[in-house]
Amino acid sequence: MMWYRDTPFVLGGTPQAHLKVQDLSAGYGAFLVLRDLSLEVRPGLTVVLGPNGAGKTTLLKALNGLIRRQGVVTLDGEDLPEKTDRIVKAGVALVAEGRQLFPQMTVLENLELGGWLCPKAERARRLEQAFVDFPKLRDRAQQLAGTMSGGEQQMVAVARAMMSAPRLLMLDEPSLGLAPRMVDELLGIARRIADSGTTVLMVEQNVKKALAVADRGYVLERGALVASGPAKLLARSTVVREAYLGAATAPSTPVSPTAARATAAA
Ligand SMILES: Nc1ncnc2c1ncn2[C@@H]1O[C@H](COP(=O)(O)OP(=O)(O)OP(=O)(O)O)[C@@H](O)[C@H]1O
Repeated sequence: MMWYRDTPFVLGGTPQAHLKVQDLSAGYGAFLVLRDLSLEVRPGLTVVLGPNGAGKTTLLKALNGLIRRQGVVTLDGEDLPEKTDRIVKAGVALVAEGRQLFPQMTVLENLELGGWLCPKAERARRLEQAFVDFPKLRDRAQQLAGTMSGGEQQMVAVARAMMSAPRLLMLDEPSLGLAPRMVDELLGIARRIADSGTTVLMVEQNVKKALAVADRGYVLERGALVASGPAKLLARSTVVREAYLGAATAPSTPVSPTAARATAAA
């Protein structure tokens, strides 16, 4: 049942967030993973694709203050703070790989933690909204988070992030390790959140499904962008079809990496 399609997300704030990243470099100690990376996350759903070790998680860590970064990052024209707590206060939420729930706490307690910054009455209102947006979680409110399935835990992690009413939500591989039906459900939720006004930046390895729900995409390889553009165009581009979608059956769009990059600004 595609329940998430019938329920509105109203937690996202307005106006819709727009993140600009210019010449971003970041890494671990002396090991630079990202070099002079520039990209834009506009209102809607932007996906960053790429193989293992490409630097996708490193990008999200750098944008969320979990590792140091160089370069210019602005959120709606204002410099994005460098420290995590200030980034959260600026309206950015991250669902990290591995979900990072508190397994010995109930679903309800995990969700409440997501709204810790807001007054009690507002927290109660957001909680009620979370149960409207994620009705499966209302039935499981008293279940220990650690006893839920992988997909359910991912849902709790997304719902918890939405409890902070973010303007920009970042998702690190939400489909990782999930069964195909759950992947569809989670990616559908990401799409729904974007449609409701929260800008979404999603990192994914599931290229085909991610491009099917995204508005725009970037392909990252060894710390550098190799292609970018509108999701529909990227999905048909030679670079994505050859490297990520296997031999093509449908006619390809002869988009060179450079041309695809140019279309990103369109
Ligand atoms: N804490 C760390 N210390 C040192 N090197 C790291 C650390 N975390 C990641 N790396 C290295 O940085 C590079 C990029 O890793 P990253 O996790 O960003 O890739 P990814 O694209 O997210 O891959 P995956 O899809 O496998 O998660 C890899 O070479 C990885 O080994």
